[in-house]
Amino acid sequence: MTIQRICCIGAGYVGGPTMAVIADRCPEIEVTVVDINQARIDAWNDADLSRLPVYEPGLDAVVGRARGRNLTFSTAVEATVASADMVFISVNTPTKTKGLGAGQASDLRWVEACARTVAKAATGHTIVVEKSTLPVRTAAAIKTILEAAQEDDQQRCFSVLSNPEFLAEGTAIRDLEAPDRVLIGGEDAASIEALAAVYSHWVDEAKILRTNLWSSELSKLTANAFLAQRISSINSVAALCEATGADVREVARAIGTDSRIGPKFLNAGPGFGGSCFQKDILNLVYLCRHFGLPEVADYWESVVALNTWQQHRIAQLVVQKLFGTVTGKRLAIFGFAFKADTNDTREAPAIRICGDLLEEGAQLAIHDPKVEPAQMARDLKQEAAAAADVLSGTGSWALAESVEEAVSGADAVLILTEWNVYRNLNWAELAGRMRKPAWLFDARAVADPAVVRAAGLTLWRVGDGED
Ligand SMILES: NC(=O)c1ccc[n+]([C@@H]2O[C@H](COP(=O)([O-])OP(=O)(O)OC[C@H]3O[C@@H](n4cnc5c(N)ncnc54)[C@H](O)[C@@H]3O)[C@@H](O)[C@H]2O)c1
Ligand SMILES: O=c1ccn([C@@H]2O[C@H](COP(=O)(O)OP(=O)(O)O[C@H]3O[C@H](CO)[C@@H](O)[C@H](O)[C@H]3O)[C@@H](O)[C@H]2O)c(=O)[nH]1
Repeated sequence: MTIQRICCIGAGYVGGPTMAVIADRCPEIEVTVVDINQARIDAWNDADLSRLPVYEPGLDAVVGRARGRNLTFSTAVEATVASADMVFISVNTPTKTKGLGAGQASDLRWVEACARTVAKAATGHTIVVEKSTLPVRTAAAIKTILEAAQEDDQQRCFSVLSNPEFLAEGTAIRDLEAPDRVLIGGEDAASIEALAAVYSHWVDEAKILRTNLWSSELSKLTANAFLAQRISSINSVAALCEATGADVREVARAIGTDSRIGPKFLNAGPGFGGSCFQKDILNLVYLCRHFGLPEVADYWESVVALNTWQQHRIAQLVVQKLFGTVTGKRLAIFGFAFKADTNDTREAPAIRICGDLLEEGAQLAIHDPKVEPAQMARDLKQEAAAAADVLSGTGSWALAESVEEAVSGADAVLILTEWNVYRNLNWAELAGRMRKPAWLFDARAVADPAVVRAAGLTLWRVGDGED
């Protein structure tokens, strides 16, 4: 079974980059990414590659090579499904906001809609691939929908695979081009091999893991739970370091050199953000309770609780250090994205921390190299004010076009995203623009402490505390 036409439903952060890399590496396969969001498809088709809807280093080059050759972006969902021999489902699976399991379970309405679209439009033999992150046993529901369609029309048949995506935003292209592993779960060996053959164009055979459906689905939730657990663990240690005079980076170095622990994912910070970690752990928590394992659910839920606490803790300590009040004080926020090298703000720590500071009456000048002010306004649930109004004390928050503009008249700077541009700033020059006494709250530990101190700023670093 050789795959000639791939359709991917969902042109988001996963569908777009993943399909661009498949098309780039497999020039003989026609890859079409479809979405119901016309504006998003238009942006993927923009002649100006700097205006793609997803910002990822290297993505523009990959799209530039494949688009118009064997990579197409379209809103013709049913027609593309009809001609495809493999359909990836890569739609959003956010946490449910109401109804059964609200606040924890994944909302599967978009996945079910895709299954029904495939059931209606597919022709011949179609391999359906779960690319979205899904609760374990979702494939059973997809299969039930597809089997009902098969009964209506015996000319068609389906098989379902699970192929979770492990890319991280900001490094998506690197992760896709050189993955640690590709995981394929399924019941039909021929379908598994058909998908493995696609990846084997550029991924070593030893890195293509085959397994059963349920293990594959559950591995994705578990991988994210383990990664997030490390961050909550190191952030809990960071708080203890601040209380005791230890330095979390020294502790991380000491424990990370134990090969059983390893050095990665031990950076203390303002808590994890992003669209995946919290959503996927809460989904795991929901599943554990559903399967009668409340102790297991409580264990994983504490990872999220610690993360929420860390975010509130950082806002609170800014208030405490600034003499217990930030009302009417100007604060410069450096970084709004949930991590560097992405324009994504979903669950960004900045949202909760800025929200708390605004609640306390602070005035924020927010700088980020990639996040649009309209996105910040949606996240903060407040329209932006003019920079001049924030300076004069009549506006709550404004976008700052530069770090210099952000710090002007500010009492403190709070670094929330580890953008490279914040690493080697001229702190002496910036301090000169601030109101004295002035603070730097470095929640990412990116600034050089010696330079910051020499500039006359009082420094607080996550996991190290105040000088
Ligand atoms: N963002 C990540 O880094 C990442 C990494 C690994 C896995 N995942 C998982 O991948 C999935 C997709 O995540 P994302 O970040 O790409 O989401 P996203 O919101 O960026 O994109 C999803 C897209 O699907 C489209 N869509 C929804 N229903 C549709 C339908 N019925 N027909 C056609 N299009 C439809 C939406 O319009 C949207 O453009 C989620 O399950 C997520 O958990 C995400
Ligand atoms: O040592 C660390 C590492 C990360 N983070 C934070 O953790 C969050 C998530 O970062 P990262 O995992 O790099 O980005 P994501 O794009 O959320 O990727 C995660 O979520 C994806 C979606 O499921 C998975 O595919 C990836 O494997 C998994 O790393 C960000 O806020 C980071 O700042 C830390 O605070 N300290």
